[in-house]
Amino acid sequence: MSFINSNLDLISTQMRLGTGRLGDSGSFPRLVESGLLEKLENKGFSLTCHEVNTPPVTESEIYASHDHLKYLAPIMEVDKALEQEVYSSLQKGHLPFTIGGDHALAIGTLSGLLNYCQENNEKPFVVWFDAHTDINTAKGTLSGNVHGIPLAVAIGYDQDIFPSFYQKEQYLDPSALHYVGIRSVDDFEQNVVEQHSIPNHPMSALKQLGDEWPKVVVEQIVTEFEKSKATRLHLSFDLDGVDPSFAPSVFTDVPDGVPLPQALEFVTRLKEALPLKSGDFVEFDPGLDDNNNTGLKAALAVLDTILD
Ligand SMILES: NC(=[NH2+])NCCC[C@H](N)C(=O)O
Repeated sequence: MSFINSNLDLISTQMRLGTGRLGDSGSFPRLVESGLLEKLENKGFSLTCHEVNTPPVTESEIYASHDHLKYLAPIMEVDKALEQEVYSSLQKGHLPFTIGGDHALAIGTLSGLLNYCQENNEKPFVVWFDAHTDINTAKGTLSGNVHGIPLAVAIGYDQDIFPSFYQKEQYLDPSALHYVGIRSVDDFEQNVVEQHSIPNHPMSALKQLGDEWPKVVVEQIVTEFEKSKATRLHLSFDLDGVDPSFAPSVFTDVPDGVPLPQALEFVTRLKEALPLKSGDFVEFDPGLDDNNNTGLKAALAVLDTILD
């Protein structure tokens, strides 16, 4: 409890349209069934739950709203609602935390955060823990899956497609963004990351640093946070950043990831260094879990550490 606002707004969406799949991920109900809410209440959080439903969609709508981005209109509808939830939670001085669903939800959550910051003369710093950089654009993406584009939208690309997000063209400063755990980057994305010099600790760099990496990376994040004159930390935690042996239940798993204990140590150190003001937890799909519920256990451990 010591590093976090006790007024917690738990926002949930089960949307997985961003992965190109229909239907709900069932993630939030599975976490609730496993005692998530009781656990948070026992820690002393004053908890409010806000659910954003995915509109009914059929397969025939896949390219109805864009010729390459899949299910764009319903995703935007969900993101617009998430934007509002995050914004109004921040207005109340609460901690908004969004549980997905896939990473396309970050289009809405980051825009809620940026709109709030713009109005209140604040500046966000985003830590993106993930196997993927998620910085494709509508033209750059090979898959057409919207969960691969949220950061491009947040730094100002594709505004013709997302005109109603990001009031007054207030975008995320690429130097106030830090990747951790990356190991799957498309060529197009590599160019964007280089062009904007986005701070990055990919998996290869973590391995080079060895067991000390959580400490070293957090120190660097703190330096960048201060240098960029940021005022609030947002953590976007994609479960696929964790190695699939600990977290098999994700949509786009990539081998050779961050061992779960190191991921938890990183989160703990990050929160000790900088107060967490908002966040997302994404890409957990219980339907893909093994018989031992390995992924569910990892998801609960991550949430227990972030929300502590
Ligand atoms: N949030 C995620 N799991 N993103 C995976 C993205 C994979 C790939 N780069 C794409 O754009 O399709």
